[in-house]
Amino acid sequence: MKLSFRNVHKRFAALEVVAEFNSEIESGELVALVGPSGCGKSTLLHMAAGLEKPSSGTVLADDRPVTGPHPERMLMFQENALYPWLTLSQNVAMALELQNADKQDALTKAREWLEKVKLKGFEDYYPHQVSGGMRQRTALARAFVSQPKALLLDEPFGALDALTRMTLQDALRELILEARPTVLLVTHDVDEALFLADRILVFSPRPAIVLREFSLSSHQKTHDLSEYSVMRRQILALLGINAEQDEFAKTLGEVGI
Ligand SMILES: Nc1ncnc2c1ncn2[C@@H]1O[C@H](COP(=O)(O)OP(=O)(O)OP(=O)(O)O)[C@@H](O)[C@H]1O
Repeated sequence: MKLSFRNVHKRFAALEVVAEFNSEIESGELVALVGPSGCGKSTLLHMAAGLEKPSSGTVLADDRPVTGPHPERMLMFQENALYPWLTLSQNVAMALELQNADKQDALTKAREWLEKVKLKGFEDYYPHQVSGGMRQRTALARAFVSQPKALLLDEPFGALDALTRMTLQDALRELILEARPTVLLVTHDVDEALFLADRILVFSPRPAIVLREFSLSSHQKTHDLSEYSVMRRQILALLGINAEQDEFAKTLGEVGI
């Protein structure tokens, strides 16, 4: 699914959030939105999801105006928001049942997608019986099970520790390679953007404008992102972050300080 933002402008009362946004997200492309907190990234996702309307301009999905939410455009948040009273497979199946799928077929598909995110054997566990990473794997399975044409991911792994986040990024990449949805990814993690994205848009503080766009080669990436070190520094500089300080903060995070 192609997503198009044409002269999109958004304000909430007196608050100008998006100044002017123009972008074409091609079918099957993964575009990461990176920018300071509160600049309007989630608002852009919400407009693509049909949860918010632009104040002016248009958002198109396959050249048709987005007028409201649709299961073809699936939004996934940082908080996995699984239903605590349902098992992992019932949680995943729910996405299909909401689209009137047969209950038994939905459960069968749910189990298949749980296997793809390496949760075979945990299908009948409840969310509180598994780790945060496993809950977020379940949320990924739930996002993919109905095979949406566009996935709108809002800091999907923001609440996870660095190591778990990387394993989830691997899982997401595998699912994307298999299902090939169009993906808009909001993230604060520049390395996550470098690892997953075909293109990175770096935004200014609110009201959001695109400061610079980076295109990445689409060959198989690893978490060793040294070949992107120049791009990484440029992105951090645009965000006003000193690369050395960021390395220091990451090291502290990794040793759990
Ligand atoms: N429904 C709403 N009503 C009023 N103001 C809103 C609404 N949604 C977002 N805002 C405001 O718009 C601004 C941008 O919010 P948004 O969540 O899009 O930023 P963000 O870049 O995603 O931030 P973060 O990275 O911290 O999640 C914020 O000041 C927020 O308070």
